[in-house]
Parts: sequence; structure tokens; C-alpha cells
Amino acid sequence: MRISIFGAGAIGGFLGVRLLQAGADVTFIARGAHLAAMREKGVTLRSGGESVTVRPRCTDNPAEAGPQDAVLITLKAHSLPAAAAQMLPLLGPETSLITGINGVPYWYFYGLDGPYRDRHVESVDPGGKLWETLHPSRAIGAVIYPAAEVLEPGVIEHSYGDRVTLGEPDGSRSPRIEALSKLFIQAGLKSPIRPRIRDELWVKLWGNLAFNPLSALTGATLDRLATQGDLRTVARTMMVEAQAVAEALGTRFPIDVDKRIQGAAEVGAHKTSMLQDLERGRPMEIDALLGAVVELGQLVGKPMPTCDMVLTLVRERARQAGCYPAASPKL
Ligand SMILES: NC(=O)C1=CN([C@@H]2O[C@H](COP(=O)(O)OP(=O)(O)OC[C@H]3O[C@@H](n4cnc5c(N)ncnc54)[C@H](OP(=O)(O)O)[C@@H]3O)[C@@H](O)[C@H]2O)C=CC1
Ligand SMILES: CC(C)(CO)C(=O)C(=O)O
Repeated sequence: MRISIFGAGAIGGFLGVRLLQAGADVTFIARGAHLAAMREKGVTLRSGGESVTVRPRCTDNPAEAGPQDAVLITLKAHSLPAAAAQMLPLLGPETSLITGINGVPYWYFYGLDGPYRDRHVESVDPGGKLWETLHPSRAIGAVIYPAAEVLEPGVIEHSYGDRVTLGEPDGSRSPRIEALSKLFIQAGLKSPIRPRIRDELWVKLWGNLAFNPLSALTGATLDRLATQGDLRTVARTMMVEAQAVAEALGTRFPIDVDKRIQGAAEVGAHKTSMLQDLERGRPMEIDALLGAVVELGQLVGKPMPTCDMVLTLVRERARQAGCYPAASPKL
């Protein structure tokens, strides 16, 4: 299978190495110092006490790779609008796009039964440009559970997790999703195919929408946010508000909110990705993880006072650190 990893940083680099080792024809699409290091010295993956270096095709010019069977998008959410047009040379008539980005995906409402069918989500897809450029008929949803980090340009550390859940927006077991799941399994990952991928996206997002902004605001690690009295109450209140929104859109949560919080507590003294981005002065995924959920709340008419307040505060915290644009998205 010809597969490009668009945004082959931490998680994309980890998955790309695994897919290459499984025999796929993989192209890493990256940029800057990380790309230069991968070109010069190959990509080193450290995982489970072992280190392997591979030499994939690495480029910042998708035209060099040409049309692919699949493109795995592992950009940060805010990088996708600017990168979408760059993906066009990778797209043949049958190319699928696996969206590995955390948060509400741009294709969320594609074919979704109910009054909001085929709407775009402004917070992640300003003006519906992604919908047009990367038509959601190409999209395959993914929930990525492993954790990885770029330790230095060209060197990736995989710290835990091996599950990449996949699902077609329409829930079907299409030949393309079967082939991708098989490839991920050959790459040593667990890769179940879910008929209701949005439910699983929400279970991950449920934690991210609360813990990530709260960690950025307070500096607290996941274990404190999930266990310390008042902090836990704030996180839980946000999650309960979001649950009402998700359920109004047809989501069925397979676990309750306390079980989800317990799962986050078990991760331990971990800095969320949003706190890490803030500390490094990098753009933060505020709009994909919380802004989009607040937008969906407005859409279905469910009040989200705690989420609204935390969104306002975390945007300003990010602005003060130079990690968020001066203007919030217009909804
Ligand atoms: N890391 C993790 O453990 C996990 C991450 N996720 C999610 O996966 C997504 C990716 O996260 P992560 O891997 O940590 O992010 P990274 O920043 O490590 O990787 C994204 C890479 O894409 C590059 N990039 C951005 N724009 C372009 C472009 N136009 N052309 C080529 N390369 C580009 C970035 O370069 P630059 O740095 O120059 O912007 C960066 O190297 C996020 O949504 C995250 O929430 C999900 C599960 C776990
Ligand atoms: C650690 C965790 C689970 C926090 O919700 C996460 O996904 C992140 O840091 O983005």
C-alpha cells in the first residue's frame, strides 16, 4: 500500500516507522529541522527500551510522492487548514484520508443522520474550505491512543499505547477500511474497526476538552486534575456539559463520566499536550478540543457555562504566551 504520513512529527513518525516495518510504501511529509534530520540521518524510533533507525522517503513536496492509496494526517489541528491544498498531489480518485488529529474532525457531520447533516464545523474548518478541498467522502476516522514525542529532530520516542481505532463516517466495513486495519495490525498495532466511530472520538475528546485547557491554565498534571477535589469538580462539570451536547447529536457514551475521569487519573503525573505546547511556546489545539465543542453546544442549544468560561480563559492564556491568534474564530 502506498501511504503518506502528512505531518510526520511525533505520532505520525511513530506510526510511519511501524507501517514501513510492516512493508508499506511510506512517504514522510514533514518540514524544517525535523525533515532535514530525517533526510540526513534517517528516522530513529525509541520504543520499549529498543531503538531502530529507518530511512523512509522524506519530503516537504507532496508532488514527489504523487497519488497515494491513503494519506494519514497527523498534523496538529490548527496546521490542517493551511496544509490542505498541499495535499492535492497526493490525492487520486480513490485516495482515502485517515484523520489522526485529536478533537472534532472536519468531516464530523458528513452523512450524519439528523438536522445537521453535512454541515461544516467552523472552529476546525473555517469557511468550509477543508470540506471542499479534502472532501469528506475520502475521510476515515481514527482514534489514536499511543503517545509519542519528538525528542530531537529525527528522533521519536513512543512512550505507551498500541491501539489505533478506525471507523468510516457511515459505519460501513468498506474494503478500504479493512485493508487499512489489516496493515495497522501487520504493523504490530491493535486496529479495531468501529461502526460508530464518533462515539469513540467523543470518549477521547471528553477528557481532552476538559483536562487539556485546565492543565494549561493551572500547570497541573493529569492525576491532580482528575483527583483533587475542586479541580476534579471543574473538569467533571465541563464533561457533563459536553456529554449533553454529544448526546443531542446522537452520541452514545459506552462509559460514564466518572469512569472516564478515573481512566485519566490512571495516566498519572502526565503533562497534557496542551500544557506541553504552552510551555514550548507552540500553537495550542484549543479550537479543535474545546472551541469546536462550544460551537456544537451553540448549535444544539445546550448551555455550557463552564466550558464557555474555560475557553475564554485558555484562549487569553495562550494569547499572552503567543500561542494563539489575536482574534478567536467567528462562529
Ligand atoms: N503526540 C502524541 O502522543 C499524540 C498526538 N495526537 C494528536 O495527533 C496530532 C499530531 O500531534 P503530534 O504528533 O504530537 O504533533 P507534532 O507537532 O509532533 O507533528 C506534526 C508535524 O507536522 C509538521 N507540519 C505542520 N505543517 C506542515 C506542513 N504544511 N507540511 C509538512 N509538515 C507540517 C509539524 O512541523 P512544525 O513543528 O514545523 O509545525 C510537525 O513536525 C495532534 O492532533 C495531536 O493531538 C494524538 C494522540 C497522541
Ligand atoms: C494525556 C491526554 C489523555 C489528556 O487528556 C491527552 O490526550 C493529551 O495530552 O492530549
